[in-house]
Amino acid sequence: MTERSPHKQPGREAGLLVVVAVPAEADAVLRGLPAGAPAEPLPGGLLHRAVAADGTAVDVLAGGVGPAAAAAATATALAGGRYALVLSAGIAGGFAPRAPIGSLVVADAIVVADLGAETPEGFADVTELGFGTVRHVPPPGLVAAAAGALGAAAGPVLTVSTVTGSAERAAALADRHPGVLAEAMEGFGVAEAAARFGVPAGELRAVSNPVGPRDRAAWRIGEALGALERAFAALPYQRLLKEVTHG
Ligand SMILES: O=C(O)c1cccc(C(=O)CC[C@H]2O[C@@H](n3cnc4c(=O)[nH]cnc43)[C@H](O)[C@@H]2O)c1
Repeated sequence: MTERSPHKQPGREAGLLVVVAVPAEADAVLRGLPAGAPAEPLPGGLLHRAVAADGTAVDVLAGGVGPAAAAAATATALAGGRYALVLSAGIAGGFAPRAPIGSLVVADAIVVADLGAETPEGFADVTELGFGTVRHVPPPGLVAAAAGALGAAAGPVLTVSTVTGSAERAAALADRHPGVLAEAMEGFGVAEAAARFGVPAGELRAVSNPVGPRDRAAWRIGEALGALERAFAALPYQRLLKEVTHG
């Protein structure tokens, strides 16, 4: 991090980086924040700079769909910016009955669900296979503060590379991940990149659809984006930063 960094503004503390997948999610997050500035292009996507009501600098990056795009985008932002915290955010599929459409979920574990191998005994994740990790655990104080302020459920959120499209797959994921609340496609990528920079990471999702048999017409993306906007208007930003900087 140097003064030559292409997207660092002198004198501006960028406390929080929010990584979403698509521009519609970035717009929803930014609608929840009172002040913004023009977006800057980064190699990882468009970086929007905003300020929360309590003065916290919040940068919002639309980094693309899927864990690889999310990891790459997050790394480009973290390489040049000063962030105390990274949040993966956006819409998600919710596991019934714990995460209904329109509800908010905060990850107490960010778990990649399909990184591993099929074996005669069933799926084995990469940790069981002896390399890598499949789980990042956000700071508990961060999870409690965010979930408490938003009235959100807290629990595991899965990252998948393929949207679940059957009751069988939904049941298999729920069996393998007790208490799972939601699945989305970016959280683990964001958390992997953040871990490499030593920056704490969390995940906040608004549920747009149930996890289960494919029914694209049943997705309530507008409702979820509305919930996302309200969440980013209500988050206690200074408290979140305090949780990750002072414990
Ligand atoms: O309908 C499809 O064929 C399809 C294939 C790939 C991606 C999509 C998306 O619209 C996902 C975009 C975005 O939304 C998140 N998301 C929302 N619901 C789910 C879900 O049930 N499972 C996984 N991801 C979901 C995800 O994080 C993506 O960024 C549609």
